[in-house]
Amino acid sequence: MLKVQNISFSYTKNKPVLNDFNFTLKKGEHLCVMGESGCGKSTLLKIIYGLLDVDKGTIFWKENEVLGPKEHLVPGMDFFKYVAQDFDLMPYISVSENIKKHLSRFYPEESEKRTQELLEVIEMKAFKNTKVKNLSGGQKQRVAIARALAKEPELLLLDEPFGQIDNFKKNALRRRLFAYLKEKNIACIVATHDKNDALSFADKLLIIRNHKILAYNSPKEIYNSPKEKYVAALFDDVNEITINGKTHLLYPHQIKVVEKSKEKATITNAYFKGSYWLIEAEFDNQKVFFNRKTNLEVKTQINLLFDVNLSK
Ligand SMILES: Nc1ncnc2c1ncn2[C@@H]1O[C@H](COP(=O)(O)OP(=O)(O)OP(=O)(O)O)[C@@H](O)[C@H]1O
Repeated sequence: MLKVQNISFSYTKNKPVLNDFNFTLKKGEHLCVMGESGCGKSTLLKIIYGLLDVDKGTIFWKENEVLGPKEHLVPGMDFFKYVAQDFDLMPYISVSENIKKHLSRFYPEESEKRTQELLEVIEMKAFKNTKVKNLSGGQKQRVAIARALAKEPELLLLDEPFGQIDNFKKNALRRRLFAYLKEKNIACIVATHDKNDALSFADKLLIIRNHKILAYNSPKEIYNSPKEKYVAALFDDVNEITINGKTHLLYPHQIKVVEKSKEKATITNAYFKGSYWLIEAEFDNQKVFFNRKTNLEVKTQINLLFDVNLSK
């Protein structure tokens, strides 16, 4: 459905931001774009929406070519919706009115029903008559998502969609929103720093590094076989450690404290994480991080077991 072919883009000459990007997205499919700050996630979303002119390459949605502002006077494609980081809502009208602005005036009943449905998705029923200027940043973000969904788009582009929303609300909203998109078969591309957006909800992940696509695969495949530390570090406090002359990438849950082993380590720090502790230790002049149910005192000597079978 979406076909991104050989896309290259730069804001200034000879300084590429995206170099030769190729990928596809099917109807209803959900893609997460990840990578370090400044790698070009937002830029990619803007290009797909048609806000920027590419240097090279083409983008098609079905048989329609996505054109940039040079060739398309009103920027943005009709069948896409884009929620930017600086969502521009109308501050002096209510939450409901902001959503309704994007629905047909000719079918008031249908429009009211749809507004109610979307207020439920974003858990903002209680604020339906509140003026947007009186909302918090996170609440505005949720209204911006509902507004983008008002006229069911075929593809929704979300830039850090839950960045301003607290954890409690975020988890519930995520489950509700992504289930809603699947139910309506709306394709979605999310630019995010948050592994929780990616691991549980994306069909595919696309990881950008040094202006290129470094990985493009299912979340499970990318998480379990990260090509390099950069990729694994997007998900957890990954360890890159040399054991018997061989370097391994290991997530903290792949290192265990055991009664006996040849791998001796000394505890150097411990961080309370709620349901577990993240323990820092020194092993063979290297820093290692692992998870443990209970705390360990600094300077304690321990024996470690590295579950290298799980890593490459
Ligand atoms: N309008 C612009 N003009 C020139 N350079 C820009 C412009 N917008 C972004 N850039 C640069 O392009 C690169 C990619 O920026 P982009 O905002 O796409 O990154 P990002 O991955 O979304 O970052 P973040 O995760 O911090 O939001 C950065 O180096 C940024 O400084």
